[in-house]
Amino acid sequence: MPLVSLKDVSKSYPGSSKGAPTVVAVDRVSLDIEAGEVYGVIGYSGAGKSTLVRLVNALEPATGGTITVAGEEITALPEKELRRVRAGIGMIFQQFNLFQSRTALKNVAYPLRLQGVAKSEALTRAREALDFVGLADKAGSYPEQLSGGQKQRVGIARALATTPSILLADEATSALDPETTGEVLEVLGRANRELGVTMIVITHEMDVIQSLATKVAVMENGRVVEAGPVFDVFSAPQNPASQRFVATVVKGVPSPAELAALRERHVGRIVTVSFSETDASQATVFLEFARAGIEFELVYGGINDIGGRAFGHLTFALRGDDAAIDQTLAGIARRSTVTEAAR
Ligand SMILES: Nc1ncnc2c1ncn2[C@@H]1O[C@H](COP(=O)(O)OP(=O)(O)OP(=O)(O)O)[C@@H](O)[C@H]1O
Repeated sequence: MPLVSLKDVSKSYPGSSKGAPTVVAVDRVSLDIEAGEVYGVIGYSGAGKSTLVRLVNALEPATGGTITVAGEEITALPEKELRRVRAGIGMIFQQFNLFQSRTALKNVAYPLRLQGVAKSEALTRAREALDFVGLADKAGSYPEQLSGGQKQRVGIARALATTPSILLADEATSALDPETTGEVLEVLGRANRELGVTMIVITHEMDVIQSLATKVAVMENGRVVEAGPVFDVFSAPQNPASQRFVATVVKGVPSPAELAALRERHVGRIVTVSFSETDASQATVFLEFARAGIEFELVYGGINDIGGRAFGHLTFALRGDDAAIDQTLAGIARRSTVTEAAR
């Protein structure tokens, strides 16, 4: 049984002014998240990602559908019961949301105190959580004395202190530089592996998905347009909306502006071949061009690695007999995806 299950879940908000149309932030979303998984949720700004997470957290009621957490249908529970459900769900935020006037230790102990844990025990558990995130020596520091990555690690310690089974992360690394992001991702990965915490991670950063997530859902206009194992969705997105989004985050796909520039700079046909590990090797493509007497130049490209599995996109400028190019591309297209830029 999935740990979190959404069935046809919707959330709409009334329009901002009288007569304004209703905003459908989440639109009939169905999604199952198994215990122990790290589920990434991606999509453009306004797609409904944060709203979806607030529904799982029961911070807001859904306007349609059912949400089940650990076998309990939370969409049917009264507010009093929801507090208990929320206690099993930790949350971390882009802006950390720490109390500036409290030390790291007191920040981490705070949710435990709210749950009625006695002060000395709360402080002991907070120390353990700070130790887990590698900040035992910063217990007495105030947030302003900490770096962004350290603040987020305090945020993670605070979320983990109450031993939640689920952790929700909303753009947890978006305010951090790449190196600090690495620190935070390491801690989150360890929390998943060592503590078995199931995670739902909202992000627009490829690195986060690549290093943490096992599955990913792509949202657009409130809908989940595609969901599945990270490698599948990133190497061969099926839905046009996810293709658009994925192209902006993976390496090697030229943007429309880059394609226009390539077209300016190179004569010949501009063709992108997208490989994944199951396809024939890239070398075969080079050989096939050569064998057909096609003049080729590699003009753009990149290889991505997800969990040790590679996929990539190589863009060529091709010159030669059009019929020979067509025939060769048709052969390549049987194994890999071939996209030709409009001439
Ligand atoms: N409390 C609210 N009242 C009215 N509209 C809302 C509310 N919260 C969200 N929305 C609207 O719902 C839609 C989805 O918003 P949401 O914040 O969930 O998207 P998102 O994918 O998380 O975007 P971002 O990455 O920018 O945070 C947007 O159109 C937003 O304006």
